[in-house]
Amino acid sequence: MTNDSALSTQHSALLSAIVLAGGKSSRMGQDKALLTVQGEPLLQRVCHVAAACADSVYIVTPWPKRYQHLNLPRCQFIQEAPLNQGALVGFAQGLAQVQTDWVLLLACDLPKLQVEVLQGWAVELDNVSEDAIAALAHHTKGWEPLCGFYHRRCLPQLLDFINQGGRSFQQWLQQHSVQVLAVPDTNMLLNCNTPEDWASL
Ligand SMILES: Nc1nc2c(ncn2[C@@H]2O[C@H](COP(=O)(O)OP(=O)(O)OP(=O)(O)O)[C@@H](O)[C@H]2O)c(=O)[nH]1
Ligand SMILES: [Mg+2]
Repeated sequence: MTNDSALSTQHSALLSAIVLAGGKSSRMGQDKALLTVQGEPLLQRVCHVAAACADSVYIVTPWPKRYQHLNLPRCQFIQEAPLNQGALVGFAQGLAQVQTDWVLLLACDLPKLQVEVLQGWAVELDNVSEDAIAALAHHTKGWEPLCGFYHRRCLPQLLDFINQGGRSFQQWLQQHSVQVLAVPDTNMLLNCNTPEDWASL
């Protein structure tokens, strides 16, 4: 699934990626980032997809040492503090480091990502209207916040929302304009949250 030739695509220089590897993994009962899928730890798998789509990849995690042994070319860790503030706060800490206009945000528990779909979405970013802060897939329950794109201009609003106690992506996104991305294969968004999800792979 690694595709280094994609590095030469015209959009790679304009895109960063953030991979979130924190949280409690309470439903799984063990750190999801290190679960192996087809012999490869999930975090490594997701980071290879991220690196095939973006020029720089930031892994936001409270425990970088835990992942030091993984093969993570062109990825850099952002040590998160304080612990366990949730995905929205982890994202904000990563976004503060991003230098590109757009960033691809990925959870580490997405075993079925498709590089071609993400690259196709990245091409569409040129056409997103200037008032939109993000481009995301949508489903019946709301946005799919952890597999999509955010514009760097959302950082001040995001920090305001967090400083007022907000921790929910859905609530934050409701307050802003977001471009809808079409999902050709919803399987791609499969979240590996439970031992049953993992076994089904
Ligand atoms: N860096 C960082 N990532 C987080 C944090 N909380 C959740 N995540 C990441 O966000 C993504 C989605 O997490 P969830 O599956 O909703 O939750 P979880 O806490 O990992 O697991 P559960 O305890 O089972 O809900 C995963 O990639 C997690 O690693 C956090 O506080 N910091
Ligand atoms: Mg999940």
